[in-house]
Amino acid sequence: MNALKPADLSLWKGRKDEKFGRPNYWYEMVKASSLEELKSSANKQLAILGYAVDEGVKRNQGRVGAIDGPDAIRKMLAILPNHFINPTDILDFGNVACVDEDLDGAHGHLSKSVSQLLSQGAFPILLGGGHDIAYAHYAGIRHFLDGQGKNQTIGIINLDAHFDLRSNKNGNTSGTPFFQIAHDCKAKKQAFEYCCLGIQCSANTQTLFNTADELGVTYLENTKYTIEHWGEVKNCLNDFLQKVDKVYLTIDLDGFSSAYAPGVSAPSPMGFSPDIILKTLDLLIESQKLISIDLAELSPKYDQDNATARLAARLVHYLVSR
Ligand SMILES: N=CN[C@@H](CCC(=O)O)C(=O)O
Ligand SMILES: [Mn+2]
Ligand SMILES: [Mn+2]
Repeated sequence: MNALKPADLSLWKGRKDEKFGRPNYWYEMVKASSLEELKSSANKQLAILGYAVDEGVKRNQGRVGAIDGPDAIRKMLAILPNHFINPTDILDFGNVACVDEDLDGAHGHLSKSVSQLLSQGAFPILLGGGHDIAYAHYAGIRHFLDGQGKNQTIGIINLDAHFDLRSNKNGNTSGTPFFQIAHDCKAKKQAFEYCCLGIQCSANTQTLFNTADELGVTYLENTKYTIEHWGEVKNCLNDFLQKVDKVYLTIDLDGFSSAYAPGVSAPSPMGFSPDIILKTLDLLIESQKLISIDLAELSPKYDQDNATARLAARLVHYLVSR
């Protein structure tokens, strides 16, 4: 089996409405592409790349199922209305797979792909897959920026119930990505700028809180990451944004309340709600520092009426429609 499976355009289908000059729905705009044929374009290029891997979740003793996440999100994106006025290329690059349980190999493919997408001026939208996607995604952005020769600082903004700062001394998993990034930053003498919003006291051990403190992580707990506390959230985000040149945004769907996102490995009854996320996205878009995004941990077999997949798709729609 190849580690990079080409786009399956049969996932992109929907209603057939009367045409009025531009595409009515996303499915009408999506083109299959490959890294080899990607060229810089005058049009805005949105690059969808799936990470159909739940080996990291399995290793982290979680409930597997995230392997089917990317295609479930594509199906829900396909049926959303198009509001672009200017021509936009939505390119689907298919899915990275994990062959023979080689998680590091899958990460290598993903990193290389991200770096190539960025070097052609595309905006990557990655669909997971376990949250170990974050390690590979960050590495791809880092590689691209290092290649530009400027010493640019990447700020990681993770919307999540979990720090995912577990030690990887027993191997890399979906619980270790930001620990791994911190380690790499230290080795390369680069700043580790990590902001985690939605952290739950009931979902992280004291060891994880200690690790976060030792690494200088900026975080807000779920009790503070609410629309009622927007003033504090905004200050926290603005302070963080000031320190960084580019922002890599990663959304772990298990950070949402399970009322909104039941289809994940580790559901959160006390998670955040979409209103605070939309405010956060508005602020990040305004900053003009967003370089790449991903959504992780969708596990369709635990979803209800595709609620979590629909939420993921609508977040992407919200982001790129602005
Ligand atoms: N990526 C998820 N990480 C969580 C999972 C927690 C759980 O499975 O309950 C973590 O390791 O803390
Ligand atoms: Mn999580
Ligand atoms: Mn996570």
